[in-house]
Amino acid sequence: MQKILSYYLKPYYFRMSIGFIIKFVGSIMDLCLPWILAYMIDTIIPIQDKSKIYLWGLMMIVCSFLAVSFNIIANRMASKVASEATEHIRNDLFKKVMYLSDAYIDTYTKPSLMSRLTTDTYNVHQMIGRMQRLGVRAPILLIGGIIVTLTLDPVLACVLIITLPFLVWIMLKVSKRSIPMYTQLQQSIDHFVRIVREDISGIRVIKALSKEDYEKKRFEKINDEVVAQEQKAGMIMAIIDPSVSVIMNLALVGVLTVGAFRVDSGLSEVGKILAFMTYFTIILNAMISISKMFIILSKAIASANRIDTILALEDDMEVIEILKDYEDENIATDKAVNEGYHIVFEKVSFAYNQGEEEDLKDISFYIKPGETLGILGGTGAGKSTIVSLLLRFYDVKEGRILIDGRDIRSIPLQELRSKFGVAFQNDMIFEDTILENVNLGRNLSEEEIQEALLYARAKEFVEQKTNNLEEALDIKGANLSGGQKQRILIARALAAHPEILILDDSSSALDYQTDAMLRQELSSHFKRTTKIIVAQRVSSIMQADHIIVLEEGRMIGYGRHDELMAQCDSYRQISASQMGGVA
Ligand SMILES: Nc1ncnc2c1ncn2[C@@H]1O[C@H](COP(=O)(O)OP(=O)(O)OP(=O)(O)O)[C@@H](O)[C@H]1O
Repeated sequence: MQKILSYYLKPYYFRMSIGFIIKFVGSIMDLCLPWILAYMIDTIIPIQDKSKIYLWGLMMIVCSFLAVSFNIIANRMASKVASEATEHIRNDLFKKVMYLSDAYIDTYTKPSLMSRLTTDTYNVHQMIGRMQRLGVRAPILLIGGIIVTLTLDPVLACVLIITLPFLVWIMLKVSKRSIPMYTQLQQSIDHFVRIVREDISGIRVIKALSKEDYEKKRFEKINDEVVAQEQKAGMIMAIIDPSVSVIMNLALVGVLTVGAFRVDSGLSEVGKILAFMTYFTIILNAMISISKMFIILSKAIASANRIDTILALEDDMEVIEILKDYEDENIATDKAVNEGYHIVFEKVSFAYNQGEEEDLKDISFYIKPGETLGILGGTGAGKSTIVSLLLRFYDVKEGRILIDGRDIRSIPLQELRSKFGVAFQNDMIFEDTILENVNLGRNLSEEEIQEALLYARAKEFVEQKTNNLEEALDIKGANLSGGQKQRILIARALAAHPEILILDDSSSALDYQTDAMLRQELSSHFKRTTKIIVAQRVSSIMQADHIIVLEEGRMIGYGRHDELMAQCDSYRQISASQMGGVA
């Protein structure tokens, strides 16, 4: 919490200091008003000097005006600082999340990262704003009020001061219990976000399977959990306000009783008692503001700690100076460089969950520039995992992956990923035009985009749209068919003529004829691009230069189509089941 605040508020210290001074002067003006009133009642009115009455009346108007305007100016400055500082926090957090490895994303989960970016940054924003507004004003009014009451009548002031330790004790006790509760509440909100996200994204399948009631119950359960956590924290927090009021009102009774005796015995005056009552209200309000700040502070501390956890994550995808033990052996590097291999997997093993059985085991293959690798295998065989490792979404557990003879862990991530054009199955279509969905911020020319749409066999249906390339797509491509979506995604992957093209099960939504035409386009127009095609259909990869057959994370076949037909039983069976006589 402290780290976040000191780091992100540092650039605003000067503006905050000016705001503090303005707020300070405004609050002092507020404190002057009852004092002037008491002075007028006890000193000016009894001597009936009209000019002095007008003068001090004017002083009261000037003080009120200054108090209001200084407060407005300081509040505006505080809001600006709060939103700008939060903007920086949000930007840094977003950047961090964008560059997080998939291993971290698996650990912290997407819903939790989303609520850290939204609810948690909102809580911190609230706190920065309130701290500058009430956090300055309330203590000034509290301390200033006590000082003025001490000068007015020290005995009465002591009656007030006696109550303060009780108030501070209550606030500290309550916030000590509430901070962990707000942390728990945020965790429940993460869970809530996950359920809502699943339900909204999966609304069609929920309807199709008539699972509305089941999902309603699931939603109600997590909603109840959030409400229960909120109420638990709220119950504790609810102690503060009434306790402050009760203690302060008891003090007021004490002040009035003692005051009455003192006026009666000539030790004090009526005007002072009246001023005391006003100061009392000011002090009471200041205490209530401080107690409210404790609520916001409790939430914000929990949130700031959650944000800090992400910001402080060590980069587990750092670029390393490869790799002592391999340098000694140097075998694959020589082979990769001397024989001009583009992509090399060398004895690669990987497990998503450490300690558990490997999801990929001992995978090796060598591909030259412009060649095509087909990856075939049943569901869960590890096809997409090979792609994730090549893109360095995760780091290998054993072995290594080379591109142009360089271990990918030694290539800066941006440089590495700029080599790829990738289309995943069910990849994201953004709520934007077709043009921007293909371009994706890469400043491609319209010709390049048209060409990519042509190769991906998407040009025809795009031209039928009223606005052509400027046609707006709904989020996740809700206004496109499955095949149309897939073609836009393939066009996106092809558009920049990448060095390496990955089509991860992305032709499965295409009909056989379109799939065949796409392969034709790839072999005619992407001769220099190295292609990796993950597929369930043998027909999609049978022309490939190399084919890997995967089963439960292991390579059970490697070769060309005819070699695999001769040597690999599984491949032959898959081929026969899909293509019958053709196989
Ligand atoms: N993020 C993850 N965390 C833990 N395990 C995972 C994760 N992603 C995949 N797995 C597991 O790794 C194995 C291989 O998954 P992978 O996605 O590579 O299979 P696939 O061959 O691409 O399957 P499909 O054709 O069904 O997409 C599976 O057993 C899967 O359960």
